[in-house]
Amino acid sequence: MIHVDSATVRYGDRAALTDASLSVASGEFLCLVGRNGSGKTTLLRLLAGLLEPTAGTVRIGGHPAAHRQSRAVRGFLQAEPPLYEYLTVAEQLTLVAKLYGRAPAQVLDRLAGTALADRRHALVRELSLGMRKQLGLIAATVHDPALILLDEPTNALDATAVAALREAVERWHREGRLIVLCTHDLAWADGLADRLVVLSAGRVLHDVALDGETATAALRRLDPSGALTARGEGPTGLPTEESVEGPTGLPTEDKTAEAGTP
Ligand SMILES: Nc1ncnc2c1ncn2[C@@H]1O[C@H](COP(=O)(O)OP(=O)(O)OP(=O)(O)O)[C@@H](O)[C@H]1O
Repeated sequence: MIHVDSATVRYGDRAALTDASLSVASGEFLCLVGRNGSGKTTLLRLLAGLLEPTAGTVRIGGHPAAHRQSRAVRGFLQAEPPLYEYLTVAEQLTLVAKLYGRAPAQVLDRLAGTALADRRHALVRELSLGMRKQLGLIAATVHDPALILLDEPTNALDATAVAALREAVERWHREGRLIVLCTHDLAWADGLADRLVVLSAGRVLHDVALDGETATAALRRLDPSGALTARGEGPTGLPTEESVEGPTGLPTEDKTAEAGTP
């Protein structure tokens, strides 16, 4: 369903993604990991059709990623969901439901059990980040897409919301939807993911089928020092790929890619 062929994205003279190739079939659950700035969101934005590659191609179900038909089969939960600040929760979901030809009442039913259950009439601008994420997720999946892209979905969610999200993701996986999850919280996807892709400085460094191994175990095997994901670092002062100098285990070519050298 996903075919990324030698995709490169440049911002000015900086390469955010370099010559990335990836094919993912319907029903697969792929975890995308890498340090801050390694290109995960850039890759997701390419898959979401929000960004055109500087070189190479990105196709979803045989169509260019920005094509209408690609949009119809895809849902994208962004790290900070774009929402209309001055609409209420109910108005926001009604609008999205109508855009996708769904019955608003059925979409509003999805608020049950979330932190938004009794906040239907609150303005989006009055919601907490965790609430916005939950609203963003409902909005992104209103049309029950066959491809679901999740950028740091657990970030800012409380334990109840994380458990509910895990249940939803398990159900989507059982239903055969293709899921691409970008996360710094890999253990959360253990037992679900069947493929792991590690990005380093904009390059696909590892792309492995998990074959029953957990994503966490595979990552420890591929990257025992934790250098590729900065595992073991505290939540503050997490180094980015740009800020890292010296013997971190990053291959030399990654550093040149980060500097914008092909
Ligand atoms: N709009 C932009 N303009 C210029 N540079 C950008 C832009 N967006 C991303 N970049 C750069 O592209 C590189 C990859 O960024 P990206 O957001 O894809 O990384 P990431 O792996 O998602 O990071 P994080 O884990 O921090 O979310 C970084 O060097 C970043 O500074």
